Amino acid sequence: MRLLYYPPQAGMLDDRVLGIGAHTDYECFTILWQDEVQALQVLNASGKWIDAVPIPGTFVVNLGDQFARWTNDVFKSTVHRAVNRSGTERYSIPLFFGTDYNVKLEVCAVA
Ligand SMILES: O=C(O)CCC(=O)C(=O)O
Ligand SMILES: [Fe+2]
Repeated sequence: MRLLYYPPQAGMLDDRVLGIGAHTDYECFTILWQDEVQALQVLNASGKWIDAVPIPGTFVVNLGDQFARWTNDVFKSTVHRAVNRSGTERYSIPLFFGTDYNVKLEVCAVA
């Protein structure tokens, strides 16, 4: 689990100024709580950044690299980033779920 704080970004804002850069999570999946401040974006299949608009009382679930590996990329890990252009503070709490780090990851056999 991480407790993340994104200060308001001052000055010139452009695509090089990010709270957290584009990445996939490397565990199996992540449950993310975010406050009401919009910042999280998800890359869709067309290569476009889509806002993951905060919905009160809900969590975001991101699939991670372990899940993608187990399913041979049938389910892909979500490329995401956080850009806080709101002018106010933002908090989020991701909780990461995965195997122990010494577990060998292989594609699951399909019946
Ligand atoms: O703060 C967010 O919305 C995303 C955080 C995140 O992607 C991470 O910690 O891996
Ligand atoms: Fe992440």
